[in-house]
Amino acid sequence: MIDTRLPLTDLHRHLDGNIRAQTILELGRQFNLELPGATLETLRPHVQITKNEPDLVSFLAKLDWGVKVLGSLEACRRVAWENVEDAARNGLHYVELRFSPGYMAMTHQLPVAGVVEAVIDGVRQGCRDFGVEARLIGILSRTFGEEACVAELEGLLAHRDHITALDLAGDELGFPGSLFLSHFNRGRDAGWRITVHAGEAAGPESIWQAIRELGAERIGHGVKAVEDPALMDFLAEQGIGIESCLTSNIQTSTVASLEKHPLKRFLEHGILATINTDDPGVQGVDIGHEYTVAAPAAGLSAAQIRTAQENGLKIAFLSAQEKQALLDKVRAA
Ligand SMILES: O=c1[nH]cnc2c1ncn2[C@@H]1O[C@H](CO)[C@@H](O)[C@H]1O
Ligand SMILES: [Zn+2]
Repeated sequence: MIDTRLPLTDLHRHLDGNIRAQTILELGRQFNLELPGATLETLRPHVQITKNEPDLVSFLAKLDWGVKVLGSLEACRRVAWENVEDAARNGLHYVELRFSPGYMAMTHQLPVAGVVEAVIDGVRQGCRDFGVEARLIGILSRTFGEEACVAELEGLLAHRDHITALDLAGDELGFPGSLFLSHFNRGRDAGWRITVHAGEAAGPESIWQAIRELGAERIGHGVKAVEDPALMDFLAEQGIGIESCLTSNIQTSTVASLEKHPLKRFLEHGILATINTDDPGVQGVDIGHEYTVAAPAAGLSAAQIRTAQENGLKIAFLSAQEKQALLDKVRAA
């Protein structure tokens, strides 16, 4: 179901939602931290989804141990590098890795700009070692409020040339996008592309807000767009991409079952929707599973899955030349 003549991309992949359980164990030992489990088997239920969570916020708690063990900048560099290794192992040619430096820095009070630098370093080295192409998306974790997001933004701005885009993630219901207008104005002024988690926990108005007020060119999840026909038309007409994450939406109880997932309707409507993972380590899934198991279960035909794969290249935050180069590289391989 994956077309090997096309680049395989993952445009919505949280680096800090993809920290290996084994690495959590090792870092826990290294920094003398008490973990909720001392073996992979006993730790796993605390860092991985074992059954669907009742809502987004309960799901997000599963990411916490991954960042709690980041006791040094070297640890941040390590998990960034391992993320690129995972991407290569999963057959990805191009990934946009997103991360929330404030969230990663929080437990051990690491310098936020230092975390950004460590992630840039680890990903750059990983790309050299594993031959994967990557771009970085900086996340503002809305869950911690406006002020924390200013500090997070400033850490990202300190390395602005190595960051491609800005995102807003976390508790969408508790912290609406309207709180972050000034943050996104500054992000756009820095020349960054914009993608926003919207229409996952909140309704279609959150997607409109992300587009009109935050300047989103792409939307993370966007599942609630199906409730608003005018928005569906708008997304298609304006070429606003949707980063769908099928299994994630089930695990957060955003969508009741894969058969009810709106991705198929997005594609039928001509929206540039894509297939992505979200937090693969925490979810216990990889991109192959999303293409070969989740997408068919969501009712996508083989042709629609191919279209979604093509859309991944179309809406990637790359220049036209970079997209062509990526396509040529895959074709030549
Ligand atoms: O599916 C999701 N929806 C909303 N926010 C998310 C999701 N997955 C992770 N994060 C959030 O992204 C930041 C870490 O990269 C954290 O704020 C985490 O809560
Ligand atoms: Zn996400």
